[in-house]
Amino acid sequence: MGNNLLIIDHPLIKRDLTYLRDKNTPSSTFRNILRRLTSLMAFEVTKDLELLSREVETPLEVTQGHVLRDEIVLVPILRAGLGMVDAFLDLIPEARVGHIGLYRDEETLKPVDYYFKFPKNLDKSIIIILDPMLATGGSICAAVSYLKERGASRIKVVSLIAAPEGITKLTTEHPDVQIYVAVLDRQLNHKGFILPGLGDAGDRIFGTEN
Ligand SMILES: O=P(O)(O)OC[C@H]1O[C@H](OP(=O)(O)OP(=O)(O)O)[C@H](O)[C@@H]1O
Ligand SMILES: O=c1cc[nH]c(=O)[nH]1
Ligand SMILES: [Mg+2]
Repeated sequence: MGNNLLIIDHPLIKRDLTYLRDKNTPSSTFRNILRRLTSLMAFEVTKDLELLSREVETPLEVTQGHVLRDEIVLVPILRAGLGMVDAFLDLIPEARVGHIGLYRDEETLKPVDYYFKFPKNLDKSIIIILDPMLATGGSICAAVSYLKERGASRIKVVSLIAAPEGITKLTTEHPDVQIYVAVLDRQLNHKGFILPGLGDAGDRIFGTEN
């Protein structure tokens, strides 16, 4: 696997992933844990953000402080990526949020797009794509291509669970993208679901499973 893939290894992340995998975890708990786990990942994902110096006046004297140099645009892939947005906004409240609506066709497993809404100046921003599942990689690759067509060049992808097939596709098609995952799972099943995985992330978050 390329060196633009970082598997974030942390005991609290491993503990939280176990709750998310558990089929008996209800949606209310699933959402809270997804948010907490995303916060743990966000700390690592934002580690290389550049700073600008800014003077700040404490009650005692003037000293050097910092502001973030670059604008940040969070891009959740609907629906499941929505479950990761608030954790990033807690840490980067000044970030703007673009949305990409995609779902996988159940037969072909190809992504079908239905919604796009973005802030301006993608070319000057650091883009952080959020989607808990990187399975075949079709959805995230489509999102990256779409963003690049609109000028984005500095792109990070944050997923909880990735399949080897999806990582291979993403690193081959977009070797410049930095990828952060909590775990690399074993394989996809014949329906394109990650094994062992956690099931359909959107359904688990929003309670829409049959
Ligand atoms: O890597 P891929 O093979 O493209 O699969 C991953 C995609 O599948 C899920 O979305 P889904 O299609 O279930 O849509 P939903 O979030 O609306 O349920 C998931 O949230 C990813 O977007
Ligand atoms: O296992 C999977 C694969 C794709 N999308 C999901 O939500 N889960
Ligand atoms: Mg789904």
